Amino acid sequence: MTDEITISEDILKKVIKLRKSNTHKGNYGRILLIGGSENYGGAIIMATEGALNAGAGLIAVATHSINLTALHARDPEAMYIDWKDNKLASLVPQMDVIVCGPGLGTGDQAKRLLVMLKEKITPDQTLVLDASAIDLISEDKNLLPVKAGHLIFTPHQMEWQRLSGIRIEFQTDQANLTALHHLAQNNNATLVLKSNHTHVYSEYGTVYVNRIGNPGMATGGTGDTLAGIIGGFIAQFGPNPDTILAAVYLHSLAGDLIYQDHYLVKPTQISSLLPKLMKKYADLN
Ligand SMILES: NC(=O)C1=CN([C@@H]2O[C@H](COP(=O)(O)OP(=O)(O)OC[C@H]3O[C@@H](n4cnc5c(N)ncnc54)[C@H](OP(=O)(O)O)[C@@H]3O)[C@@H](O)[C@H]2O)[C@@H](O)CC1
Ligand SMILES: Nc1ncnc2c1ncn2[C@@H]1O[C@H](COP(=O)(O)OP(=O)(O)O)[C@@H](O)[C@H]1O
Ligand SMILES: [Mg+2]
Repeated sequence: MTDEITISEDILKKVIKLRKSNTHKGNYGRILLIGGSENYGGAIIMATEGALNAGAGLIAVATHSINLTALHARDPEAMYIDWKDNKLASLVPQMDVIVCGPGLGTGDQAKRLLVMLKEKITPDQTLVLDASAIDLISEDKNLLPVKAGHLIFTPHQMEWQRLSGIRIEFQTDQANLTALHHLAQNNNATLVLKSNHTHVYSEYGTVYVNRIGNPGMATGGTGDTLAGIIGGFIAQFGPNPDTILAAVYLHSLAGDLIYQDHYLVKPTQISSLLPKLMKKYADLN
């Protein structure tokens, strides 16, 4: 049996740094979020709120044009580009991190976006693949953007079943690691397999488990928010395993604090709490 390492609060102090005075937004990373079809605009907005509140320096969102007003009404800090705009392809190489998938859908436009990403992404970039992006790659493995320097998959158990072919009841650590290795080939890849106890698998064979979080978080959009937080953390703190673990832990910690006196946890509440929580851990440095 593979050993599991429990993610602990220490990871937050280790990863979240006090900001230095002589810095600017460019020092905290450029992130592009791609998703939000006509029906799923909320998903990309929640991912954007995750990235923004986690501290990403500059945020761009490529989505269906129907989502523009809602996006800017919620988050005027985010830049917008129509996902059908040809200029999107030239924006991709300028980014540190790309999050693709929340509310993306699986239609032809979504496929075209993955093909474009596959072509344009470079080895100095991190790509977070979530939700529909994972489903599309499950249908056609050729869509996987293999040139990315670091690939982070953030499926829930059914999305992982679709991608790996491993049925939920057979998703053991060993089987998941083997599948990740097979999938990633020569890429640096991490699997964040979401559940009530999310597991994080590094391709080097280490397995981490997040034992906090609560059923109040079983609300549509909680995973979209996590994808944004992971992206926002990578943008600021770099693409290393600790960064991902800290993002997973902080997301659940915020959920637990809200759950103390709320029956359910709205994903947007998690995002709202992040800057205050991050300040607390940065001050411990
Ligand atoms: N506001 C918005 O715009 C939102 C938009 N969203 C967007 O919707 C798109 C579709 O994504 P999706 O996750 O909703 O659907 P899908 O991939 O079919 O998964 C559901 C199926 O899997 C099963 N299941 C088994 N285990 C599971 C587990 N641990 N966690 C979860 N499910 C589990 C589950 O079983 P059941 O519920 O039937 O028991 C069911 O059969 C995607 O683009 C996403 O970003 C959402 O983010 C929500 C907010
Ligand atoms: N019972 C639970 N206990 C702890 N965390 C949960 C629970 N249910 C859901 N979550 C968390 O909520 C998120 C759900 O992700 P996902 O299914 O992708 O949601 P969505 O696509 O609706 O945003 C994951 O981070 C998962 O760990
Ligand atoms: Mg999801």
